[in-house]
Amino acid sequence: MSKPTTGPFEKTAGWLDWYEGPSTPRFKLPAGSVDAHCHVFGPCAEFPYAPERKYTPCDASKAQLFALRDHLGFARNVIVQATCHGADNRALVDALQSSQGKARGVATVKRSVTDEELQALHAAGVRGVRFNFVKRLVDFTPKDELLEIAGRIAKLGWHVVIYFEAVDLPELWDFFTALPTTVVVDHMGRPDVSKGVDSDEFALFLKFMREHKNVWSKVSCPERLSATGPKALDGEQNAYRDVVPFARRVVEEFPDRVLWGTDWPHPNLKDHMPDDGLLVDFIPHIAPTPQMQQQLLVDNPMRLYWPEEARA
Ligand SMILES: O=C(O)/C=C(\CC(=O)C(=O)O)C(=O)O
Repeated sequence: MSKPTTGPFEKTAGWLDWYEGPSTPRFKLPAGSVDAHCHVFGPCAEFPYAPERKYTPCDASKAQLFALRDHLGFARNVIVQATCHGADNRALVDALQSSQGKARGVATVKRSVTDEELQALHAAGVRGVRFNFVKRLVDFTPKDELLEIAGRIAKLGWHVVIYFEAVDLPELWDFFTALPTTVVVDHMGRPDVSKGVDSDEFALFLKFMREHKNVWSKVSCPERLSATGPKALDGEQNAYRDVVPFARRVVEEFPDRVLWGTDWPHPNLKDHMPDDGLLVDFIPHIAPTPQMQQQLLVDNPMRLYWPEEARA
């Protein structure tokens, strides 16, 4: 059944709704695992989508996110502000405040944000800001504005999450390497997997991580990156095989700087909506040992988002 969007909003034509009734993963997540990349959308009758948004999704509420967390076996979430809410972080903050300490957040802020507003976001559980360079998702923000924001949030101990596509890395390199915080890259900088894991493009991404020890990567979103599948549907245990060598390379070389997330509710997928249970079954293909799984799913996200609780 098609899921609603509420209020005066109409979903973007062709919008794919998140998968109803995901399977129970076969892979048993380590105790305390964190889904370190997911979103909430609305509900837009309560938290309207931003006028400047580039897409209008179906609603995906905090209650639905927390139900998925429990079903899949995660202990905690990191909720990332989605561009459909612009720099209005109310839906994110509401979800964080309802999570009983089980969620932390990554917000979007403008240069005009006040110190009091940053403090309030911190109190709610925000620990980072996201700078998005994917042109279909956001309008351009001048780099000096972003650097100013980065300098201010650095003082709070926050980090910067960056989202960009692989072809844009050379042009963004100087800006990224000037950031004064820990920097977390979404979805491995969106490699074009059809170019192969030994391409110059992916080599540049590995060099970026190798030469800058403050750079981390989410090894998430195979469903977005895959060109040849197979899709995480119908019990498929070997989904998105073409993405495995990329994510595995990053996990093996930088085991203490990787994070994983479902990306629920999977905004803007065009081809299919994955079964989130089968996405969890993708994890042991990219992090094959219990030690790597523990780092990817527990130790690393805890160090970044709940440092006060993290193991020494
Ligand atoms: O969910 C993601 O990470 C990816 C997105 C959406 C997005 O980033 C956003 O709306 O903020 C995408 O590629 O469309």
